Amino acid sequence: MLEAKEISWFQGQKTILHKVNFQLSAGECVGLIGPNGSGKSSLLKILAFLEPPTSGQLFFQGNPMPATVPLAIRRRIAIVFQESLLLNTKVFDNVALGLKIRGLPNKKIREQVDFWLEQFGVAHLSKQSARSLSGGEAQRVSLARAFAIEPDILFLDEPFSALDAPTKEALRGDLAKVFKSTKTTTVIVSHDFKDILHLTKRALILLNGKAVREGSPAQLLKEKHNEEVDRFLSHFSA
Ligand SMILES: Nc1ncnc2c1ncn2[C@@H]1O[C@H](COP(=O)(O)OP(=O)(O)OP(=O)(O)O)[C@@H](O)[C@H]1O
Repeated sequence: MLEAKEISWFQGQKTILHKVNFQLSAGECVGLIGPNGSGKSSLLKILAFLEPPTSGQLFFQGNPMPATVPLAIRRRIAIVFQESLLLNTKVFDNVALGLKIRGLPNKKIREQVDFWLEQFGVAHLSKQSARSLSGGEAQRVSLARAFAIEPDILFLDEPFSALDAPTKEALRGDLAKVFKSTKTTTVIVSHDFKDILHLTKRALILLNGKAVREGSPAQLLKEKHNEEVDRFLSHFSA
């Protein structure tokens, strides 16, 4: 579905990503983990076509991508950030917007929006102003909005990190159920290894802009790596 070959990204004098390789197959959920500043969000932005890499090549469904990825391809991707970035309209309209832009008929839009709000347990908030939502509710609406467009790839950048522990656990559980039923191809960035253990079968560890290890989350926790990786992983347990 998506492949990155030898991706590097420089900003000024700084090397933010260095020759990172990455593959994502259809139906997979892959985690990007690593300490603060290791390059997780930068890699996600490049994989999601928000930033062109300085060097290296991205392939989407086997096709090499130009520096400016065509809108038709970018529209097949959905992104959810740490902050929910909802518009100051009703919850329903927030979720409907992406479908309107894509030209879906009104009946289909209503069905999709209702379905996805229901999946994330926020159907009762449909007519409420998005601005009045709690952090947890807003993030549920953001996820409903992302899934509603049935993206080819979903990118989640620290989707739970603004939430308190119980809110986060409930949402992570609901998201795991949705993944199970939809098999949505996903890349998730989190600094919390528990998220990665719960939601993914494969993860990539980034350190100083380099992809240093890859494997099943449980295996990554068990194995010995180099000193820096071991220090990072020592904060978590299976
Ligand atoms: N547009 C930019 N210009 C200059 N430096 C940048 C830019 N974007 C990111 N960086 C730098 O690149 C490094 C990696 O940042 P990035 O946000 O990708 O890391 P991260 O692993 O997601 O960190 P965190 O867990 O703290 O969010 C940091 O040192 C950051 O300051």
